[in-house]
Amino acid sequence: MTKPEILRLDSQQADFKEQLDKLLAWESVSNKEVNRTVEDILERVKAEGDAAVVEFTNRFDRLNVSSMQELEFTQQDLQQALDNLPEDQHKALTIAAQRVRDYHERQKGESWQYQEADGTLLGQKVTPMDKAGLYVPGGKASYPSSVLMNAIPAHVAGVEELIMVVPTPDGEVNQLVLAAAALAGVSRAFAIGGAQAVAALAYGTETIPKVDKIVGPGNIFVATAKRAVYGAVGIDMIAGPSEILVICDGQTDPDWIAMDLFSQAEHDEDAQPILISTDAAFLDQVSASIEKLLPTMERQAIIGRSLADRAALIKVADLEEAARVNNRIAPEHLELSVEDPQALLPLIKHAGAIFMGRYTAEALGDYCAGPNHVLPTSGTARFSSPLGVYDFQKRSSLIMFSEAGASEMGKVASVLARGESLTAHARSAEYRIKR
Ligand SMILES: NC(=O)c1ccc[n+]([C@@H]2O[C@H](COP(=O)([O-])OP(=O)(O)OC[C@H]3O[C@@H](n4cnc5c(N)ncnc54)[C@H](O)[C@@H]3O)[C@@H](O)[C@H]2O)c1
Ligand SMILES: N[C@H](CO)Cc1c[nH]c[nH+]1
Ligand SMILES: [Zn+2]
Repeated sequence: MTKPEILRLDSQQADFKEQLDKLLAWESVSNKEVNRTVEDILERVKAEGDAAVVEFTNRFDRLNVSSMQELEFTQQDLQQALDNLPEDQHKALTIAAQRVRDYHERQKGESWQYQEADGTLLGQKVTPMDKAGLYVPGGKASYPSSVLMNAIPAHVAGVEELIMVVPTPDGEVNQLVLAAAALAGVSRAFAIGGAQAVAALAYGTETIPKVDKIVGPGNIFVATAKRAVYGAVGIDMIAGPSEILVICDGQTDPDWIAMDLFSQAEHDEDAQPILISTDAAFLDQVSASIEKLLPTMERQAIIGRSLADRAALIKVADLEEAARVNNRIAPEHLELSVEDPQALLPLIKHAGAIFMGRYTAEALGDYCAGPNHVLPTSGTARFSSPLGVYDFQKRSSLIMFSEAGASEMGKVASVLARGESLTAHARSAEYRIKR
């Protein structure tokens, strides 16, 4: 392919803010057509159930099945895949799963209670959701790692039923995905994807159970569908096309940085790789590395499109300004490829995951560092967090008044209730005031 023209920006240029806003706009990937397609799929699945899921799966994943039953994997399929895995893959999967479990065990929220002097008890009870829907992407690549990242925190939280969906375009089933599902204790797994899978989990069909919450990453159709079904079902976040922002002081090998940018660009034409540096000559060096390395990449067509349409190389005055630009972007992944990442860290406010130091390739976080790789995209790291055990747990408040406490607080509630003209509230509280 021809060399991609990558957008070059300088924070000193007059229209820098406008150019940056344009680069980051969600609309640039989720256009009206995507929204219309997704709306249509959601409506059809809601109304027609299995039949619509089968029809869309045949159309978008190029299958030829006649019933939902043909699209369900059995527990035997999953276990067999795990049993037959080549030794190196079995070992890598097990190490990754253990590290992800160790990290997530630390996130477990616990119930608590405390008692006031008059015997009144207050607290919080933590309970897992009953059923979680796990979206595992599978359109342009296979994601066994996403099976672990979705299922392990759900398991740690204590969710009983894990319903996994994963598309199998052209009927190609990835054995590592099935093996990961067995290892992580998935309850049921279906070979469906896209907006139709999200709709099936959100509304339920004859075969697919309606879940309490849908989690997991996906392309723009998946992310748009999750956003649209929110309310009928819970969702974790918008975890759409991958993003990487690298802040570099110009001292890292430019080939390393080029490959780090490629690592996220190769997910999707819609993926967004951005490099910020204080050194204009370094941006040129990375540009040269990109030109040199791109022809060697298996997925150069996808990487090339992502670089041409969604990437930028940005020159800033200093690292403080780099941090400010990062906070405006709020990327999914941030690499601090600088001499002293700890010194820069206090200035970083928004990023899904922060990879610190020249040796910390973002790719390690994708597989086996331990923290979750399901992360907020499109600037939603301003208010969303990585997928975690907390996504599968919810909290109920506990309130148990003693006789004395009910009397004291009854007086307070009575005044406030009468201030709101809610007489039944006031009288309900007043009955319990000691005379
Ligand atoms: N943010 C995160 O945490 C994170 C993690 C891993 C992957 N990702 C992202 O997940 C995405 C995976 O994408 P993918 O495509 O490989 O798999 P996917 O499973 O997300 O999407 C494939 C499905 O999209 C649907 N689809 C494709 N083209 C369509 C069309 N024209 N109309 C209607 N539906 C259509 C099909 O149903 C297909 O089954 C990538 O964007 C990747 O960057 C994000
Ligand atoms: N980088 C992806 C999250 O955006 C996760 C992933 C899985 N496999 C490879 N990468
Ligand atoms: Zn990745």
